Amino acid sequence: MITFEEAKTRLELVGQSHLLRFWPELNEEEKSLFLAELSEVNMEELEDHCRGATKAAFGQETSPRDGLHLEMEPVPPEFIGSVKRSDKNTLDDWENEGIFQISENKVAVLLLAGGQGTRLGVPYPKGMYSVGLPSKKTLYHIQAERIRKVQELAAGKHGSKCTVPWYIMTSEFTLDPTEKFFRENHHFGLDPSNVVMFEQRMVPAVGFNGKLLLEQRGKIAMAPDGNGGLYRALVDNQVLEDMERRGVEYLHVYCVDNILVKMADPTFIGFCVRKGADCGAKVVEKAYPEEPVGVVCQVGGVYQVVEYSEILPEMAKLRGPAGELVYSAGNICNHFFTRDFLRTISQHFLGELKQHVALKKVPFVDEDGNLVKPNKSNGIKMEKYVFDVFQFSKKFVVFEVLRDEEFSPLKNADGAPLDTPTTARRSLLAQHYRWALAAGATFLDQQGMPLPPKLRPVQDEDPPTVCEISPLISYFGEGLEQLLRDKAITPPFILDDVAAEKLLKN
Ligand SMILES: CC(=O)N[C@H]1[C@@H](OP(=O)(O)OP(=O)(O)OC[C@H]2O[C@@H](n3ccc(=O)[nH]c3=O)[C@H](O)[C@@H]2O)O[C@H](CO)[C@@H](O)[C@@H]1O
Repeated sequence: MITFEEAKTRLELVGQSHLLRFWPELNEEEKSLFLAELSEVNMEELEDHCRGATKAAFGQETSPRDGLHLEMEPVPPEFIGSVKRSDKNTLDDWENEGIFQISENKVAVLLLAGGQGTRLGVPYPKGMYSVGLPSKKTLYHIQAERIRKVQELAAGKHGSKCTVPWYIMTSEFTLDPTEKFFRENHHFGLDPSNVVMFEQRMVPAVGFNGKLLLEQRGKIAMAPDGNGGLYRALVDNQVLEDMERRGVEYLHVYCVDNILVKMADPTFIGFCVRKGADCGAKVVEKAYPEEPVGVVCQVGGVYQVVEYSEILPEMAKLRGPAGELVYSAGNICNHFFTRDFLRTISQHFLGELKQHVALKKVPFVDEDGNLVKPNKSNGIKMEKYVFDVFQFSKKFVVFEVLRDEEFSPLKNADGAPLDTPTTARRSLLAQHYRWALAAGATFLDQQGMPLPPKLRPVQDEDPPTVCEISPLISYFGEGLEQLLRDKAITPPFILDDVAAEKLLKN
């Protein structure tokens, strides 16, 4: 660890000595923690970081995206593999391929869970959130059970026990609580050795004058380096080596907040493997121009995602002859990578990932040592995005799935119009209601009379009845006929192991 004198000299050299202005007031523990933090800072990189941040932020005001829209082109429809437009045989073939790869232990999932979840506004990691399902399951719980089920499906089909390792990228904010939560919940029935958590790096937030901000009198304001920090974190934590040791070839990367996420989705994996892809993205048709999803498109002939915060509104609104959105391939943050592709990125392209700039309200300690929570932007955060590696792919594919079945993100607190705990809960319960009806169940009202089926409940109303199906019973609607055909169900209904046993006996 460096000494105070060393820290002072180094910070003076890069014009950041103001960070030490409260030094005399810190107690011994605070001093030692602060010196430990400063010891980790690479001063040369810091200087570049601050210069880069102010330049990028200044550039942003003068609209650097002017050129972008001229080079944007939509993904040609024929390039997109589609659940909607493919026949059953083709879909079965992709699914079988994916299940086979899972049974061979070649597939892992990787969760991006280092974000701060600012919009949802809870003080703990988003995966620990419960959207109010009858079972009270959290997002992590649901995801873990889907892994268990997909392992079971693959093992059942190919007769050999198999594992889908779960890699979880956390950050300084989320690692400890996530680890604790998993331990307390016995890893939701998964073998702890197959749940691998690792941490992404943090980067300092920069004030508009190029100076770092203090979040406490002895602590720099830092933020995770964006979900594109994944690639650096894979190297820092030797995650690719772990995958190699386990024989993992294919990775399904996803973001934490989509309650409908198909973990290690066999159809998506199978599609990508069959196409010989090294990199792929799942999309849904974008719902409306302002929807906060990135769009997969080409820029200068190269596939990439233009993020919702960076697309020009007039491009987002552009419509084709039939009134459809031209840029409609909405990114749902579900990606496919081969391990080889990730190795190439980590060896050759780490330094080439674009830095995205965001102006944010960063709480800071003012000249008098008081914590200020600003009500307008005062800091620049630099982030990398996970999808910015698409441009380095040799064989990139896009796979379109149905929104009702696969995308309902939890972004905002209740009270917001969309992407809230309520909309997420409704999406899941509506899906399970559809599955139960398709399997032949009839639901009864409180008087015991059959309820007429209502197949398309919408997100702004509750499904006609409460039916929740445990992922341990069905991964994606399969296997329900034997339990539910011609059964009259009295809601609320939770189809778990116990209920399944009873149904089988009746
Ligand atoms: C950059 C990116 O992928 N943007 C996508 C993200 O946007 P959006 O802005 O919603 O992204 P979030 O901030 O929710 O982050 C996405 C995921 O990345 C994780 N995370 C974030 C920051 C970080 O430093 N570390 C980290 O692991 C979060 O925990 C989350 O699981 O999801 C949308 C769909 O829901 C997509 O349409 C957007 O194109």
